[in-house]
Amino acid sequence: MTATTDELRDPATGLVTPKLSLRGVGLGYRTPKGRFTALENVSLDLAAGEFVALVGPSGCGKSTLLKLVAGLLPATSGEILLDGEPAPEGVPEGVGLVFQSDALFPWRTVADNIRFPLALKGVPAAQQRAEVQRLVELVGLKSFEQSYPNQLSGGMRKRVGIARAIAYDPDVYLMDEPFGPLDAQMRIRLGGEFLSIWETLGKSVVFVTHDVEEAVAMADRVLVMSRGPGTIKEEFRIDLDRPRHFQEVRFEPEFQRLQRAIWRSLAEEFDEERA
Ligand SMILES: Nc1ncnc2c1ncn2[C@@H]1O[C@H](COP(=O)(O)OP(=O)(O)OP(=O)(O)O)[C@@H](O)[C@H]1O
Repeated sequence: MTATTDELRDPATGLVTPKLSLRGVGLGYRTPKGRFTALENVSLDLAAGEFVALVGPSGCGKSTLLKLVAGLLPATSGEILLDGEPAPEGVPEGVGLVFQSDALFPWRTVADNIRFPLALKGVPAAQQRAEVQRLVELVGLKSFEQSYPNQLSGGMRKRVGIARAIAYDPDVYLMDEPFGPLDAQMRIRLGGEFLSIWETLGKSVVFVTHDVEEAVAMADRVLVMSRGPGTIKEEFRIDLDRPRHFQEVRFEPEFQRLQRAIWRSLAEEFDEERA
C-alpha cells in the first residue's frame, strides 16, 4: 500500500481512489449475553494525505473502528478497501497504529525503540543509525537516545511513540487518543509538534480524540459518531488555512464557530443517552 495520489487517479475520469474506504462496515462483539453491535453501517473515505478526526461519546466504537482498519478485528459486515482493493486479512502493510498507551519496549533505550521498525524492515545498519538520529532530533529528544522509557516523562514517551510510528513510515496513521493521559499544556505542545511534522509527511491520518479543540485544530474533516451502535452521523469540513499554528488557530472566529457546531452535534448524543 504505497500508491501516491497520482497513481490513485483514474486517467479516464480524473477521479482519485481514496487511500482508505469503509463501505457499510459493521462489527458485532460476541459476549456471554449474545452478540453486541458496536458499529453499524459505517462508511467513510479517506484521501491520500488527508487528516480525519473522529469524535463521539464514550463507547460509541471509535477504538473498534481503528482496530478494524488495523486488521486486529474482522468486520462482521461491509468492506474495507485500501487503495481501492479489499484489505487483506490481518494487519495490512502501510497502516500504523499509535495507541493511548505508549506501548514502548521498557527494556530498550529510546534509540532502540525507534530503531525497531527500521530493523524489522531490514534497513541497513548505517542507515538505521542515521534515521534514528534524524527522528530523535525531529521529536526533540536529542541527548535522551540512551535513556530507558521509565526514565522519561509521559510527554517524552509519547514523542518516542510518535518517532517510532514515523520510522515505520505508514501511509495511514491510526491514532487512538495518542495524547490521552497528558495534561492540557502538554497536549497542546505535543499536538502542535505532531501537526507540524504531519504537514511535512503528507500521509493520511485517522485520529480518535475526546478533545474537540484538538480535532478542529488538526483535521481536514471532523466526523462525529453517534452513541452506540456507532455510525458516522455528521461531518464537518475544517477549511482553516495550512500550515496551521496549533496554539493560535484556536482564537480564530471560524475555529470557534466549528468547535461550537461540533459540540452541539455531540451534545445531541449525550442528551439522547440521558433521555
Ligand atoms: N472485546 C469486546 N467485547 C465486547 N464488547 C466490547 C469489546 N470491546 C469493546 N466493546 C464494547 O464495544 C463498544 C465500543 O467500544 P470502543 O472501545 O470501540 O468505544 P470507544 O468509542 O473507543 O470508547 P472510549 O471513547 O470510551 O474509548 C463499547 O460499548 C464497549 O463496551
